[in-house]
Amino acid sequence: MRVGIVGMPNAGKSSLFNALTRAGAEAANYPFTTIEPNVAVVPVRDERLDRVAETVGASNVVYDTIDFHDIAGLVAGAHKGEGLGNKFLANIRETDAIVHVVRAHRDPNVIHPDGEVDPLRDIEIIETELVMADLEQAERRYDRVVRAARGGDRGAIAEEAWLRELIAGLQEGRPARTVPPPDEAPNAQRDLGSLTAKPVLFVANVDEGDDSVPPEIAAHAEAQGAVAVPVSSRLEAELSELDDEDAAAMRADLGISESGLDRVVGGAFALLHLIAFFTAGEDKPAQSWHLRDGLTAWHAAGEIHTDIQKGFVRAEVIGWEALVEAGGYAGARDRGVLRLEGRDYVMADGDVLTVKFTP
Ligand SMILES: Nc1ncnc2c1ncn2[C@@H]1O[C@H](COP(=O)(O)OP(=O)(O)OP(=O)(O)O)[C@@H](O)[C@H]1O
Ligand SMILES: [Mg+2]
Repeated sequence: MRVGIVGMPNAGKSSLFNALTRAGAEAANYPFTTIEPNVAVVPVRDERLDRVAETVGASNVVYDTIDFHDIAGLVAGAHKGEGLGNKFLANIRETDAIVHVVRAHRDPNVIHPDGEVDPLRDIEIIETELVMADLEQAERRYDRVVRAARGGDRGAIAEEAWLRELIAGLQEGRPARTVPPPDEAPNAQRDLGSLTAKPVLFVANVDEGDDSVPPEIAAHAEAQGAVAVPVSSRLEAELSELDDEDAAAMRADLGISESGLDRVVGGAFALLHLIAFFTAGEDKPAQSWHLRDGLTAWHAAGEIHTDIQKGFVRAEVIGWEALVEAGGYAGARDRGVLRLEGRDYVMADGDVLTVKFTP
């Protein structure tokens, strides 16, 4: 899963990114060799996996990760190439979701590109840039699709009509997510890489010790069906340099309930309606994976490896708790709680999966 961090210049994106990077780097058992400088790979910790790993005698624990992409500040006109606009906008086209960092802190030592702190104006500038970038992209695509539609291609005809509706919506400033693609061209939105179709998590970058989202940001997020979380980017960057105990003590002193990073990771995660499943065996790595809610054992196999999906024969499935209670696979088999499922089995959150496949 990939998440792009966007926001105004100086909004606090890189501070947040640095905190996330260190959180990732701390999980030392990760075999990452080269990571691009602007990509933070952050493990999604899950205690259920720890319990499963212990139960089956796994060799180690490997959490699934989220990639956060730090993107330089967007300024008005970015879609026309102001600043380094186009390049950064292209970067976020590839992501699954967007974290929008909004300056809400009032530290006078930090320069605001527009002179004064005004979260709603800032949000609007960024949202306008994203909408304009989508509009240009949609218009370019439209010219191509029109030609295909003239040739009588049914998908292209449906896409052309959709693009016209989309373009009209974008021209009125409405995000692409409000114009869902037609059944005949279900991938049109994804193919277009619409920035404003991606789910958004607002991060209110608040003053140190502040633990709430300013009401105007909360209201804006709510009106979009989005979520907003309060984080002090600078504080998180500082805390990430301390060890866990010191960081917890400092949080307690400041009256901050939860790690801001957990809020961001958890919040980004919740955007995509994913469920977790696990694979684990004796002397093998225990791993967590994620899958869109409602997908099947066959899709889950594909997350693990395309070869495993191709050769799918059947799956052995058990809820993580049942496996822990039974003391392992042998116990689970004895109790009859290890189920055999076919490829159409709909995965449940917390399932432990073993795919039987022909290589
Ligand atoms: N909550 C905060 N309170 C006070 N200062 C902050 C806070 N968050 C970030 N800062 C400070 O604001 C400045 C800009 O932060 P940062 O570099 O993270 O912004 P940015 O969004 O990455 O900027 P750019 O768009 O230029 O890359 C830094 O000096 C940072 O320490
Ligand atoms: Mg930066």
